[in-house]
Amino acid sequence: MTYRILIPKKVHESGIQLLEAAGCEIVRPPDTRASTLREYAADADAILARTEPITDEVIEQAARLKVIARHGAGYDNISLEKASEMGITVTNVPLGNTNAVAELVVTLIMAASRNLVGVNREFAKGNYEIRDAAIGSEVEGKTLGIVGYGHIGRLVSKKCRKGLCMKIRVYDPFLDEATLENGVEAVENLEAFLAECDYVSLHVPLMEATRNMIGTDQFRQMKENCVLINASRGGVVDEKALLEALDDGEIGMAALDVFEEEPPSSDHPLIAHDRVIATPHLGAQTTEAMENLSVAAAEEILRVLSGEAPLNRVN
Ligand SMILES: NC(=O)C1=CN([C@@H]2O[C@H](COP(=O)(O)OP(=O)(O)OC[C@H]3O[C@@H](n4cnc5c(N)ncnc54)[C@H](O)[C@@H]3O)[C@@H](O)[C@H]2O)C=CC1
Ligand SMILES: CC(=O)C(=O)O
Repeated sequence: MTYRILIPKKVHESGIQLLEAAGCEIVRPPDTRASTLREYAADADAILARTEPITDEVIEQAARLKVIARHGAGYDNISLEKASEMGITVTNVPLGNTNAVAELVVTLIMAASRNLVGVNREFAKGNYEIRDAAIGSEVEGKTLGIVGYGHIGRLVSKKCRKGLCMKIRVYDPFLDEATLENGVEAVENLEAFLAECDYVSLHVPLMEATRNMIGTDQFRQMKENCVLINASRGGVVDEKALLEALDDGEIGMAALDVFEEEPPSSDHPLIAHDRVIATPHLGAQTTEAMENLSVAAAEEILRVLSGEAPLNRVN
């Protein structure tokens, strides 16, 4: 039997080759609208999903569907409830892009500390004298607060503590104390945690408890020059409150890799804001991570289709 694998978005060729070598047929829809995915999912055995929403509507008529393999760590774009109800296995790849995201976060921290993007914009317009106004700050000895001390949070902590000599504070109500590295302190109270940090980096999954967890009250608790970094999910931050906090001088800068709606509208006020560094969900966009994710997701599909247990089932 030839299995049909629906792959709505571009993935690294190595995962495709693995599936084709196993005799699977790759099916590529023309777009990722729910109605299109629904039509194509109807006779698919597996979906290899990136960040496109795999909603109830997409899978409810998919009678042959056995597995949805997420090409990445987060799976908030997949209706786990509907998948479970229909006996469909959902998998993720917990470690495939951990380093890629952690390196992006380090890049954003460093870029924010020197306002590199804003200075570059000015210099490109011919404003060499911007250097007189471009007095940055050094990160050594500054406090980085990590919200969510999981795979990515822990690696960001390690790189920033050992490489950049930053002080690290952690806020994670589900923290396993045994995973805390030497020199890293956990703070139980979010308000006290935010008040202490020069940089706050978010690494929590998007779910009901974390939706808009950083909003007006939290911005008021931050230092006025605090830099917020969000490479988790856009919905974790109340974007309207963030815009107000930047405009009212309640925080210093924001570095955002993710947005509540993706892609965001071209006139999204945070993207062109002069105290925001914005990237288009670039966390996993390295050659290494793309290959890891494509292969690992393809392997999970082949495991499930051949009756084996997957390595990382999330439902
Ligand atoms: N920008 C990008 O391209 C990427 C973004 N991500 C996002 O990053 C998220 C985190 O990834 P991982 O570190 O691999 O996940 P993980 O599951 O290893 O860690 C998540 C951590 O968040 C903690 N947590 C849960 N609820 C919390 C709360 N209310 N307050 C504070 N902490 C809480 C958990 O205890 C856990 O330690 C993913 O769920 C995904 O949404 C992941 C990969 C790439
Ligand atoms: C790429 C991404 O956002 C994830 O792995 O969750």
